[in-house]
Amino acid sequence: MEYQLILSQKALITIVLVGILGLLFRLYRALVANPEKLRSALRKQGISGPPPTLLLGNLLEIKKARAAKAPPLCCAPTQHNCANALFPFFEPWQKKYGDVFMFSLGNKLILHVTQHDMVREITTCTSLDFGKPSYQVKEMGSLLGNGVLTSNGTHWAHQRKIIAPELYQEKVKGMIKLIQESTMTLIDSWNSIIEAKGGIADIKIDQHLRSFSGDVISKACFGSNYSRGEEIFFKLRALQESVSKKGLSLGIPGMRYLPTKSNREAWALERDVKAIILKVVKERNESGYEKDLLQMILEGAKNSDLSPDSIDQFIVDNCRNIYLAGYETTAVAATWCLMLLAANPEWQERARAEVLDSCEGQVPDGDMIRKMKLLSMVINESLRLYPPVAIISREAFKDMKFGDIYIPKGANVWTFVLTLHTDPEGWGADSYQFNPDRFANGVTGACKIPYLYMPFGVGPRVCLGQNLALVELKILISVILSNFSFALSPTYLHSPALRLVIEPEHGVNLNVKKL
Ligand code: HEM
Repeated sequence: MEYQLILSQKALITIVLVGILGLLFRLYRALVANPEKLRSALRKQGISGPPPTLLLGNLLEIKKARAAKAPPLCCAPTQHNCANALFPFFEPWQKKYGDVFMFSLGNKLILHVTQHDMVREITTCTSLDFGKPSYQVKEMGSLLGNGVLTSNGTHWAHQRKIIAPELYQEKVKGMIKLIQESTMTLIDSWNSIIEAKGGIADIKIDQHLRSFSGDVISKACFGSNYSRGEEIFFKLRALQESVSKKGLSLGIPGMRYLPTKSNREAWALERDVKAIILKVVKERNESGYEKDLLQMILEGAKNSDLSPDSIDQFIVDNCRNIYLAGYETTAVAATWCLMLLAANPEWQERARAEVLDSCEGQVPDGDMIRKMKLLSMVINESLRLYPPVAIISREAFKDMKFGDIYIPKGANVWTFVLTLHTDPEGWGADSYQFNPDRFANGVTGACKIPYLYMPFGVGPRVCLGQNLALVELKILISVILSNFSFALSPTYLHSPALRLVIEPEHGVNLNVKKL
């Protein structure tokens, strides 16, 4: 009896030990072994990079470099060299290892590519086996679901086919009225602030611009139910903040499933968002047709071969995706553009003169914005120096070849937009300076290698909301120019920071005066 007990104790201990060893082995494979296999495949082709620090990858090195190099004021706002301040580690690595090098981030192996021909091949690659990195899909997907922004393969291709036509130029024309309304809401609120302050006010513009783009997306998506849309917008903003706070992922498998405080908060927000969207859909089914994005998504989904359950999920996920893709990017693009116009009074004057001439005191419509060439040049230049989306990233889901480099299955590829947008080889010696004149003859006139300009990405995953975003920016900036003059506030501290988008770390304060 005693003997049997000893045996079963031994068996128990053996089982526990085998279990622990198995877990450790899985952890080792997830954290170390797989990236090491990819590394050696790339190393054999002559591609090198900084050695990874065990488990944390280059994270510690990156943190050290950031702490050492990024002062709050990283460069003059008009001589933009923030690529180096945002990513102080890339410059020395690029100098040492060339235009194609590898590094690791936690358990992820990243191939960093700024070599021009290879960038072109990578960004225009149409293979469904080359998509959004799985780590991003997992991290973002757990919060945003499986919509067009966060999915891959045939599922993504199918969703894109349904949604893309709803954001074509013709459809965006139908949204101009609601963009004008949202613009006037912002103008009215600035007028009240200025009046209360006696003619000139120091306004922190970030939140106002977020409300503007959130308002546009809410109305574009949810039509007359847009107040529900605004509820969703606030919850998604909170959700996004909770993702941003996590910063660079340590790559520890399973972290996002742990019931930590931030994960629990995120799950609750996610449940709320889903419930609100489905409620609007239900009301819509009862009350009838509306001509908004939600309706188009609804019809697209109904006319597809999705099952009824998948239709609900499709609608919820894509509403959340469009919200996230559309509001923060546009708001931050408008923020940087106004900051640059405030820092360059001569350009502010030139753009204003054009607006006054083209619009003659009216809120611009589609025809008027098409005519405003200087305004387009200013927006293009602003998106060049401050592209909201900093990195185009992909993962090879099978072994692939770009240029003469074999990319092993599982490797992530990063193209760093800021480096391309400020490369003197394409843009000339003044590539870090704000000079909208370079766009006088379009992108091909501005850059010797035009495909380096990609604020909206390029290729099969190019931004679906590009037309809408540009119309929003043009209407908003032109109406602000025709109503106010503005300068950088003495409290403005220039410090671009990389969160989900490149945004001003301390916000943008402008001294705004009614014209
Ligand atoms: C200035 C504003 C914007 C900028 C700079 C921007 C930038 C981008 C970029 C760079 C991508 C491609 C990412 C990649 O290749 O991995 C993208 C994708 C996307 N954008 Fe935008 N975007 C903006 C506004 C919008 C708006 C207003 C909407 C929708 C209303 C939108 C919807 C999307 C969607 C759905 C995708 C995913 C496309 C796909 O994966 O097939 N974006 N955006």
